Amino acid sequence: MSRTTSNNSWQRYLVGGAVRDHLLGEPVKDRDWVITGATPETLLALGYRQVGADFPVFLHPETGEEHALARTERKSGQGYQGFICDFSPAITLEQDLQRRDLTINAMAQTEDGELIDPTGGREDLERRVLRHVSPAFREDPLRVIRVARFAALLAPRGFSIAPETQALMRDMVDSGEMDSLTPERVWQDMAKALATDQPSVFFYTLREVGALKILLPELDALFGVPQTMLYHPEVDTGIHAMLALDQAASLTRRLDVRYAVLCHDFGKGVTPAHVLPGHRGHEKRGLPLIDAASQRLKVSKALHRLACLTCEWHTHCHRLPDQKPATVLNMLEPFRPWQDDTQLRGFALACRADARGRSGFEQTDYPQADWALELAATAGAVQTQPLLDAGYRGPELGAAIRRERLQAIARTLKAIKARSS
Ligand SMILES: Nc1ncnc2c1ncn2[C@@H]1O[C@H](COP(=O)(O)OP(=O)(O)OP(=O)(O)O)[C@@H](O)[C@H]1O
Repeated sequence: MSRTTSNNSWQRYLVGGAVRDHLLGEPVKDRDWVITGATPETLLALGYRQVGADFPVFLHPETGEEHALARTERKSGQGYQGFICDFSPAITLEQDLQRRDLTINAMAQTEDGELIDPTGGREDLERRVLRHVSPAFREDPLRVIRVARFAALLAPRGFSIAPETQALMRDMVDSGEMDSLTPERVWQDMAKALATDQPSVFFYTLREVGALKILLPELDALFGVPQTMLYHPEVDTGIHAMLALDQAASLTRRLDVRYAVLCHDFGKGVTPAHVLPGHRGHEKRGLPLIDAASQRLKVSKALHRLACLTCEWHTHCHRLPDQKPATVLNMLEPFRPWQDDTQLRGFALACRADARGRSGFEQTDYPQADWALELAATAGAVQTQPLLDAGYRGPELGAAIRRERLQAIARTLKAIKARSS
């Protein structure tokens, strides 16, 4: 079968994730193409639009799909910086495929469906193996994170990392390569990993190769830290964090909730010895650690905020309805305006994931989530107008509203207790 797909002088091939996902029987999200035998001028003359300065990537004039000129890469410096790329029309498809990370990502397909697989990607797909393409793998430290991400993505299908790839990843970490990664690149892949069905595999993989203590030391510090057996039969705080994260993944696709669950127990990594294994005060101790991690990874303000609120208030939510009305109001205040309960629902989901992320509690009922919403609705129903009509103004008005809300919360807590006894 001919490999010529576009015209006599240049050819285009479907590459990477689209070929992999098609062979896996998965829906194909984006289609990326590689073009051989062309110059930027050829493509611009055909109406393609160039994007990106570093690598010549072009958007197809009709489909908008990304087309990249075939390229080779040679590394000339430390970390991700210092790549010298060659885009000459003489670069072959096979040369382009050789610079890719994993064999399962280094396959191409002609437009008439012929598979081009010089590195054995199809066989590795069948064997469920994530294997690096060549020793050049070590030139880009991001590949350590990418492999961990693919390990998480494909774990439900039984994929695992080839021992030689894992050894190479460990070697890259030991040589200090991870330090040169920019936060944007780390977070981009971490967010994609958090979106998988089993995100714990990503973090366990990073831990196994020594990268977790560099990328997310706040999480790494939880492993080996004991907690109370009565509430946590799994005992190890790091294992609990991973169980809770996978529970979050089974409850919701919301990235903010998954990130909040990932961070909710960071404070347990710095519990003073005399408080172990109870971790009293971990809720407050976790906040500066979440600040540090979120700033380092440059996560959005919205994600950071829900993570902090979950860290600070999750144990109070667990203890509902046995809480003082003032504590409940303090917990609910940051989630105002209560008319929009998106944030509060996110918090409630995170708390549910935390409660279920314990050995033997995976199916546990968590009525506290509904109670938190019910309590916010009652507090939010307090009307200001009658208080204004009664003559309250200024600080007195604020105090009167608070009093009414506390009374409403007290009544609701009583009703919840009566219902659930
Ligand atoms: N850092 C890298 N090192 C080597 N090859 C890479 C790297 N990043 C991307 N690639 C190659 O480019 C292709 C497209 O990358 P991309 O990040 O879009 O992932 P993908 O395989 O399409 O998966 P996804 O479905 O998650 O987007 C990959 O399949 C791989 O062949």
